[in-house]
Amino acid sequence: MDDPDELAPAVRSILSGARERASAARGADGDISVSPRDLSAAFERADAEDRVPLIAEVKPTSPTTEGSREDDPVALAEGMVAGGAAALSVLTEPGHFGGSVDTLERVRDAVDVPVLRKDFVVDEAQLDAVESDVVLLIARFVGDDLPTLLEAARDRGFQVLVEVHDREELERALDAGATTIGVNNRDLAELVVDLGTFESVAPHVPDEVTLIAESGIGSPADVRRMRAAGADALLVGSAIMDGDVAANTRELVRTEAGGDEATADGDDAAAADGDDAAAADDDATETTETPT
Ligand SMILES: O=C(O)c1ccccc1NCC(=O)[C@H](O)[C@H](O)COP(=O)(O)O
Repeated sequence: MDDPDELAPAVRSILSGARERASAARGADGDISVSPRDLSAAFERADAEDRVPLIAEVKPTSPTTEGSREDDPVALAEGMVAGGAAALSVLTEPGHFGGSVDTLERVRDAVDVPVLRKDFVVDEAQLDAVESDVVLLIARFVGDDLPTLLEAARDRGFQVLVEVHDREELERALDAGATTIGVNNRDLAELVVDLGTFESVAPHVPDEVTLIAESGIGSPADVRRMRAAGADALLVGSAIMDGDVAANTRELVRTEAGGDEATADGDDAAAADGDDAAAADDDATETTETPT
């Protein structure tokens, strides 16, 4: 891993919590074995149905969010699927994102789309905490252990999303044999998002890799921008969690759909409507927006 001083304090705290959970998990019962729902097939199905392939994230809170969303995560997840999400991401990090393995289990039981476990896995023992269809490995955090952890996850049946932030991490992900790669637009030092990050890394990703744009995607215009830069799919949390999750998801997945309601102008009008709906919803729930 790079110099930890280059990480935001919240990220250092997330990592130290992950290491504590890893050490508590070591020595527990045997390896988990997963029969995963196929993520690529879910993306292909979405494409075939004129839905932008989108992973909607159940993200109750985060270091860049004020307040937290207290609604039942299962109801939120079902709303995202109703809105057209091809897959879901569920935080299981408890200390900074309000996640839990119990939430992931409940969500996965309730929906039939693939579910990504969003956590900060730094040790093989963490892989056995809960079944999911996909696990996340963040290249920056696992360093030289990436090939070993990738293999350990695949041995258990997981599909693996390897997350990178720059070209050096991309090369390491490719060398390790990653076939699904996410480029995260949120930098880990300041936690600010810049969609230009994806645009700078994407041209160097081989065509055969499934490429996902992560973080900071909040509007149909952002969706179009990431798709134009080569995203096969998108991962969206905050913008969907802020307000009516089904409507927010629908607005983003319909960005490329044909017909009157989904022209570029139509989408932007819908976005404005969605903002109004979200604002109304915010009055009723304790949800606040992310600054980034
Ligand atoms: O979201 C955060 O505040 C955050 C802070 C520190 C480390 C990671 C963080 N987010 C993890 C993610 O990857 C996002 O939850 C995910 O990509 C969705 O991002 P967004 O659509 O911007 O909520």
